[in-house]
Amino acid sequence: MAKLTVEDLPLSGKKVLMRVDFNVPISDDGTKVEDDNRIVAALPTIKYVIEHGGKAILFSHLGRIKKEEDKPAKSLKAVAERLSELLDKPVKFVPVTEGKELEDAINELKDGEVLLVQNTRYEDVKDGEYVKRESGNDPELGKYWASLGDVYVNDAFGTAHRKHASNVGIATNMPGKAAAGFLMEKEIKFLGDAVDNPQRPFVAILGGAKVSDKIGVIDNLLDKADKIIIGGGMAYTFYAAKGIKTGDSLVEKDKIDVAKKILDKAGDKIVLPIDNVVADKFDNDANTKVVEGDVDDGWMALDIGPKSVEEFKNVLKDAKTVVWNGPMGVFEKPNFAKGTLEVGKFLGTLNDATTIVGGGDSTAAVKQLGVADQLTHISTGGGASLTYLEGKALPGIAAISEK
Ligand SMILES: Nc1ncnc2c1ncn2[C@@H]1O[C@H](COP(=O)(O)OP(=O)(O)OP(=O)(O)O)[C@@H](O)[C@H]1O
Ligand SMILES: O=C(O)[C@H](O)COP(=O)(O)O
Ligand SMILES: [Mg+2]
Repeated sequence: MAKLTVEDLPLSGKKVLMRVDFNVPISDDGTKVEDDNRIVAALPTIKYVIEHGGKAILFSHLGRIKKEEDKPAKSLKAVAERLSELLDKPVKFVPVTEGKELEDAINELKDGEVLLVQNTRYEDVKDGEYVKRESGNDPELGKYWASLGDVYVNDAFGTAHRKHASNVGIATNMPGKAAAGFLMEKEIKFLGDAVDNPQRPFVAILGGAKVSDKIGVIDNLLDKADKIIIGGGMAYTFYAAKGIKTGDSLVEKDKIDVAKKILDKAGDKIVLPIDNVVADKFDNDANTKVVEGDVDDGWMALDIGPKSVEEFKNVLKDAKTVVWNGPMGVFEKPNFAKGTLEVGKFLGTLNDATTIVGGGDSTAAVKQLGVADQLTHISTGGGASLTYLEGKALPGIAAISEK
């Protein structure tokens, strides 16, 4: 990278603002970190900063905040506790994102200490109104946060496809002092090597639940990948586009037209599930059955079925490069984890292929299911990897100062 890196910055005695991506899977009540991969991945840069005498002031988002009531379960407090265990030293936590309490906490920091600031997306809701100060990159917010430190390190690869105040906003307000961290460097190098000139056949697997976010990616991927497998929650908007019944499955109605256009352009490049495990409620203990095609009213597809698994394996068996984002089903519930497990296990057997899995939940899935070790690279970025794959600039990286 021709970008400034953390090794180029003066750190000793400095207030080092750091953007990390601690958007980790967390329990519904917000008290337990379910997967710490993204925290572990940021440790080398955090350690480097504190070992060189910097005061590490960490910023991250967690989940999405659209109303006041979303806040308590999306506090970063539990993340601070996990980080403290991993660093084996105290991590201070300040439960606000602006004002005197935050400023005092920063001013009290000693060299080599670590402070985690509350979820940056608390700024998205003020006095009950959805104002999107963080997610909308409010210029005043980026300027304010930048004023709190001496230098800035962005190690949040998973957030690099976003143009938010805590990544792009702070960086643009600290010209010449905004550097990339080690994780950012490592991810870009790895993805660049694997996908700029991919070994073919190149197969992308897309699943998960962020349909409206990621469906646009597929259009661009059609020009890059040889096949695109679509499973998980992403599949059923495509079912709707094909006139297949979807029952109560996850469907983004206002994206059905987009899905239709993609299918028209795709020819036989896109591979959809043939059968699904359907349930009568969103619950591990729901009644379930496997059905081909149509999903009747009163039922929802929560995993791909055995025929889909076979079909997907058939497409994957000759692949030389595979990039996977988004689980094939609701893997957090054991009765709907099989599709994700089978696809993951099969990727592990592809010894001649480069296999990359990206994303907060996808990474948690392959780790939980015990297949992570057989894959070539576990990326912290889901949406970020996909955007990179599309060949688009990542705003979080573009904003980092040039050397
Ligand atoms: N059929 C389905 N119906 C509803 N939800 C689903 C279905 N299949 C998968 N999911 C959900 O998708 C979620 C993960 O999707 P997501 O797009 O967030 O992936 P990710 O790997 O975390 O990527 P990113 O890092 O971009 O968030 C999981 O919580 C999973 O339960
Ligand atoms: O998990 C991710 O992809 C990143 O942390 C970004 O989160 P977002 O999709 O809520 O912006
Ligand atoms: Mg996710």
